[in-house]
Amino acid sequence: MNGGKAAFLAQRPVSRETLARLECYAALLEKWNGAINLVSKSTLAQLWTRHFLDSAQIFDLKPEGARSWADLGSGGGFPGLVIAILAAEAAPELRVTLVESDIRKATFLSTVARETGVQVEVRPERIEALAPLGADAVSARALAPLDDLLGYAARHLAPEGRAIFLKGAAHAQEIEEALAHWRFDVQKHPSKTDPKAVILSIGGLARV
Ligand SMILES: C[S@@+](CC[C@H](N)C(=O)[O-])C[C@H]1O[C@@H](n2cnc3c(N)ncnc32)[C@H](O)[C@@H]1O
Repeated sequence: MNGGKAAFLAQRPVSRETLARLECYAALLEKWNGAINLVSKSTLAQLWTRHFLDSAQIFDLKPEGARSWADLGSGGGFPGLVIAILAAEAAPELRVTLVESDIRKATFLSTVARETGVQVEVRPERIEALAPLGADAVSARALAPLDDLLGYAARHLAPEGRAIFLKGAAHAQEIEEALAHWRFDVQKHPSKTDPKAVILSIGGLARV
């Protein structure tokens, strides 16, 4: 299955070595997906655009100087495992932690990391129970409403860190609701994969 690889490469060129790692990841995901439903079957045909490109655009917003990154509720590895694969060459100083409480998915994440030769720490635990990670960047996709995500971010971000979240068409309302409990600065970036979606980069997070 090609899964939109040509479209991905047209928008986000990568080196030969990174491409080989993404191809290895894609093959493992297709193999495991029937058993543990890592991504919905309907999106597998656009794996490279719906999932790899969606995740790569998050890596491209890496805060300047970030050395640690925590992806929360990674599932099949989006965006965190793609971030780790891109960082292996583009930001080798970055330590990536993937938090995923489902043991089978966490096993998948560790398997891809091993097979692609990429360094990641997989934490098969609940985000709210895990000791604070103090990460320079925290990311999440399709995990929870923004108000809840900010609670997770507050637990795991370093004081000057930024949270980077993919959000859909309801993002403006989610920001409104979150402002009842949180103070923060937010930058909105258009998504390359969905005209209704945005990437929110949030800093200066504090409880109201
Ligand atoms: C809807 S999936 C999204 C997965 C991935 N981020 C993506 O966009 O494809 C949410 C994932 O978060 C995990 N998850 C949900 N709540 C969690 C929690 N409190 N702690 C750790 N993992 C959690 C679930 O097991 C699931 O794999």
